[in-house]
Amino acid sequence: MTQTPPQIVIQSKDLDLTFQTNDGPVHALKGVSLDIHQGDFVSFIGPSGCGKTTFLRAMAALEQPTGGQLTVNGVSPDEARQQRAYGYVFQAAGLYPWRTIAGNIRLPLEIMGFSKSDAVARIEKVLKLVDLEGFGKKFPWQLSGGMQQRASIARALAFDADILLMDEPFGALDEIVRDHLNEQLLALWARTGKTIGFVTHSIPEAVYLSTKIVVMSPRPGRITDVIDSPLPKDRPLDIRDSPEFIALAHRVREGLRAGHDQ
Ligand SMILES: Nc1ncnc2c1ncn2[C@@H]1O[C@H](COP(=O)(O)OP(=O)(O)OP(=O)(O)O)[C@@H](O)[C@H]1O
Repeated sequence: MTQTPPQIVIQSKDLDLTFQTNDGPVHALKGVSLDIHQGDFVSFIGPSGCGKTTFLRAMAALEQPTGGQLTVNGVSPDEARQQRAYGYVFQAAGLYPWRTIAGNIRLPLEIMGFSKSDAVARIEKVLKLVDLEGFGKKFPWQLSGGMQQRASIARALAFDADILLMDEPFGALDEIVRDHLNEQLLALWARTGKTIGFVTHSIPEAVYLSTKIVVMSPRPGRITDVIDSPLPKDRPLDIRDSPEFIALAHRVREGLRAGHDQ
């Protein structure tokens, strides 16, 4: 029996994005081509300024490419946003301090016009998904940093988009909390089958989480390596001690080094 390959959900072809600044043009992305398939967990890794955030923001229609093509579910990022194709998780949790956790998660649902009863059911469901059951009535300041970041993931999950775009969501957290959230995110991904785009500076995080690791390099921002992970989908944290994991981390490090030397 032949298996149909998973559908391409994000396709970038020869993408350019140049910012015009007072100091001249900044080539944040140059000739970036990449296919992301349904159910992929794709990490973007590279030194500061290599265009990771810009690429993710272009997918979410928050930046306008200056050349090439970018489609999400076969349509423009703008149309995909209108179709609620993706949820976006920012670097900082970005919760409104005057709203409860449930109130924060409700906000996009209110904007999108979900009924009150539907919103209540969705809030309960996503709080459970990120392990924050019973915390809906708390305010952000009553939660730890890791819990706040989970609440912001819950907010991005609330309207059940198939794609989750996450810009360095765990960068500000200590390593133990980060490990725990990495494990939870993998479990959530396995449970929901979502397609995830994930920006990180951490090699172990990229290798632990991803089915595909995209190594980028700056000036101009471009892709220097795309690594399809041979690791199984089921990954306990101690997989990080395995020879396969270490070899993969080594390849990513070499890719980053090569980008630096150019
Ligand atoms: N709005 C903007 N106007 C001008 N230049 C910008 C703008 N946004 C980003 N840039 C520039 O584009 C380049 C890519 O930035 P980007 O934030 O995408 O990199 P990054 O890889 O995500 O970096 P970091 O890891 O530090 O977040 C950088 O040189 C940055 O200074």
